[in-house]
Amino acid sequence: MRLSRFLPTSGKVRAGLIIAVFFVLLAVFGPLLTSYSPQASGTDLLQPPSGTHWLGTTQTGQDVFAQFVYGARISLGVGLVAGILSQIVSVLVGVIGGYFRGLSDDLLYILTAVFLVVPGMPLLIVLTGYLPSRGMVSVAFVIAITSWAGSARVLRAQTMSLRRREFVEAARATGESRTRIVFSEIMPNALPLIASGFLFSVIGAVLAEAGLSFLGLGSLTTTSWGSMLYFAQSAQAFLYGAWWWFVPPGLAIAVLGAGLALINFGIDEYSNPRLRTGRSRARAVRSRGPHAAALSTAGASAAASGAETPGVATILHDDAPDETVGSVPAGAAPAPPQIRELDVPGKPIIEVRHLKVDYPGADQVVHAVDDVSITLHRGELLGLAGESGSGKSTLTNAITRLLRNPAQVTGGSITYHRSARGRPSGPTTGGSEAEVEAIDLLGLSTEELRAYRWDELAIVFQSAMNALNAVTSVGAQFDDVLRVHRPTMPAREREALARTMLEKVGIDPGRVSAYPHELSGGMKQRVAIAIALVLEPDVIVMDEPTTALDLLIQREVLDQVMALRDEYGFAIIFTTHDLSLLLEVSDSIAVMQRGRLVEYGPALEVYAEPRHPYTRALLASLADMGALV
Ligand SMILES: Nc1ncnc2c1ncn2[C@@H]1O[C@H](COP(=O)(O)OP(=O)(O)OP(=O)(O)O)[C@@H](O)[C@H]1O
Repeated sequence: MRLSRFLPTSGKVRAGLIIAVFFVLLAVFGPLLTSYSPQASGTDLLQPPSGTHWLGTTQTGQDVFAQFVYGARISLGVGLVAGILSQIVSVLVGVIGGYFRGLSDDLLYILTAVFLVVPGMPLLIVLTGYLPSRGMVSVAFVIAITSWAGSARVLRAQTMSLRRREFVEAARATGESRTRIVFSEIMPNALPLIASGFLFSVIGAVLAEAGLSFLGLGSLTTTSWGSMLYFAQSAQAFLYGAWWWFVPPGLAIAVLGAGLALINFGIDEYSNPRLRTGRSRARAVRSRGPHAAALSTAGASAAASGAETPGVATILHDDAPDETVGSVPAGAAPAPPQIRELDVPGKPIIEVRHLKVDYPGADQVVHAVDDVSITLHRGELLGLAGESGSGKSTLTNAITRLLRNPAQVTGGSITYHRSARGRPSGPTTGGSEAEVEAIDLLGLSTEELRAYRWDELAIVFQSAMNALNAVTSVGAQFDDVLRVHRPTMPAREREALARTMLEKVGIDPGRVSAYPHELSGGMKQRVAIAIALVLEPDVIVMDEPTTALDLLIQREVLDQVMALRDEYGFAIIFTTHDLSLLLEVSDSIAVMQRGRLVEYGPALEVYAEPRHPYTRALLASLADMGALV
């Protein structure tokens, strides 16, 4: 296993780690580099840096370098101890309160709120004033007491969200004890927050110690960066031009703070693996087509700044047969794609030509969409079928321009044929619309995209449960769309439109004020469809819109969609694993396997005479299950 896999890919994180390690080494080994004691006075008063005194001397002849390296021990030590103590309190208060709730949470929350509203520095000054001794441990202790609340509040919120997740429910159902759930289910998921809170506590503690010492409230018999600044200030080092006295500790505090903040990027990288692909993205952007750069500004900037050595990429989705499907015998050459002529009445509205979309990873490139060409006509329902991972979502995300990093469009085009407004009355009349312009979808700017989405092309996501905002009413969610796309529409008209659309999808218009949790799964999906239809788009992309629903509700929702299509004449790209459902509702079918289009043509023909072994295997498996009659 290569060590490089564990190293952060981001330059910022590496810089942060270098800074932090440098200061830790300085604190541990720095005192070995000097023979001077930090407190010992000498005869060379206020001397600038020289071979004898590397960082010069103070007004009383003390060696500044010795003070600096011994001070690093104290400042970092206080930061570390205060950071650990503060995080322990945060975790106890945040996780216990957030998980166990009830009275303990109420009390802990009040305590947190009190500490949050009391200004930190004045509280620190007051508490330090009452300390019996100003030793560094007691200073660290006081800093910890005043700095835990912010992190505890964030942890409490995260714990409250985690405790309702399925994996925690599952652990509860299997009989795991509450303590075990907290330590083995909640804590690992909250770890990035705890680590990031710890780093910020350390930065805060180093700054607080410097602040206290600078005000003369720290331990003035111990040398720290803060006490160096205090003595430099009281001896008017600035006026004497003795920069060597105050610049090193001041700069060290600033650089250390920046370094720890940079490491926080690494924590983000760890907790969100999608951020780990910066290097390969840059590589891909450099070596691939023009759209790659256009679609990934993050990738582009990484490419501009990165000078990484391109590695050898393993190419997935090669011509090896898919043994998991069982449709092609191992070792056999893959069957050629089976593309049939389509006889659909409407004019083309979306033309995808030789589209290629890759996901560059650290060691390999996944060709998620590989040379795919399909045409969606006005009023047509195109069914997109294929096993999980075959590239359906990547293809529809490319069409809706919702691809996320690290996806890269590396070839091909997507053209949208915009029409004059004024909708045809049904799918068969789609050809009557005059085309206004052909738009290169991959070249749309962010502003143009905003207008294109929803006005021209709307999306119904897989899970309405997640697609609807849980904290706003149904009416407000219609409003979100209408405010952006119809800014001059008065509020009363917006509400009337929302009611009309709800009625069209079979929901009582009175539910316009309902919240998502007050609706059933089927109703939520209908609301999502109604919101997609509100601007009367030409195309609706439905990504497994009925998967989460039971069979009866699936059927009702689909019937509704078909009736609305007859009324509005929009075209649909419908993605699902359920081939039998697709065959029933689609005009045309596109079957994908491992990123490639393997069969494409009119639904009835594909059903009656599947030509590709993969399609035959899919249909045969359906027949085995009795899904096809
Ligand atoms: N963010 C990503 N990073 C790397 N690879 C990805 C990413 N998203 C998808 N892939 C890969 O791209 C390929 C196609 O995935 P995609 O989600 O498009 O398939 P799908 O047919 O829509 O699957 P499903 O039906 O399960 O949603 C898969 O091999 C998947 O592992």
